[in-house]
Amino acid sequence: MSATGIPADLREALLSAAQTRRLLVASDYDGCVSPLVSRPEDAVPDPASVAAIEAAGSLPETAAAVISGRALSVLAELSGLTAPVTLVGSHGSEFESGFASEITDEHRVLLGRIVDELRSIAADYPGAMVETKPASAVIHVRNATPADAETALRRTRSGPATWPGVEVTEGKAVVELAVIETSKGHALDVLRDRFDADAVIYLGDDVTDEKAFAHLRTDDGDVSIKVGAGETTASYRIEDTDDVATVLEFVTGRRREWLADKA
Ligand SMILES: O=P(O)(O)OC[C@H]1O[C@H](O[C@H]2O[C@H](CO)[C@@H](O)[C@H](O)[C@H]2O)[C@H](O)[C@@H](O)[C@@H]1O
Repeated sequence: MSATGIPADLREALLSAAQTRRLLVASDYDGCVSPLVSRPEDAVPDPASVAAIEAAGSLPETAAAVISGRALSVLAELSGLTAPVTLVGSHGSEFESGFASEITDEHRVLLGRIVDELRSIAADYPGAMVETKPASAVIHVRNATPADAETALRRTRSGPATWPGVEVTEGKAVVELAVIETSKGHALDVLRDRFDADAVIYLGDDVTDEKAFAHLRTDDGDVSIKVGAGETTASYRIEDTDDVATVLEFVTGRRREWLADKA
């Protein structure tokens, strides 16, 4: 999609948001800034999206953020993004200043049990693997056969996912088990307040992004954009990570022009 190919209704919403006093531009990482790939450690960002996010974050009265399910340290390393762009990891619970809620010894013990159990499940299915994070663990089945993937996820859902204190997040060829509550919606609220944003634009492709969409005030100028297929409460939909770059470039460009005209 070229800039001129952005659907008229989305274009209008983006133009309006780009012309607000203080704007927050935020996006999910995997499936939005970075195309989905087989191995999580290979998820490199689209350079056009990175450039647009960095440019947005450098404009006056404009903030930019990436809110990801990744551990914050991994998100920083993979994306290469630094200040003025704000990074939030662990599905909205891990800020640069620390976790939104305390991780106790009890949480750590539970996380250890989860990791052991997920590794034991993954070991039975070639291609399945476990990703560990500070407050959660993820079983990945993208590289398992479809039958193995289904069985591994079923065992996860009926096993450790049911343990007391475990928070379950479904994702793309993954199930994630956390020991604290996570919410990208909460993260957006924090960033909106911190920056005193008048409008927020958020792009996301996964189930976890629905919590972010739910916190947007779309009747009041916020813009929620679902990337790719799947049920969503977002107001607009685009197809893929190329479209994400197009939207980010469009918003940044129009905002830059508007700020220059206003000066
Ligand atoms: O919130 P996000 O930034 O979208 O992170 C969600 C999860 O992304 C990663 O997994 C997904 O991307 C992988 C790489 O493309 C892919 O192999 C996997 O199947 C996807 O589910 C990441 O590994 C998870 O930790 C994130 O929670």
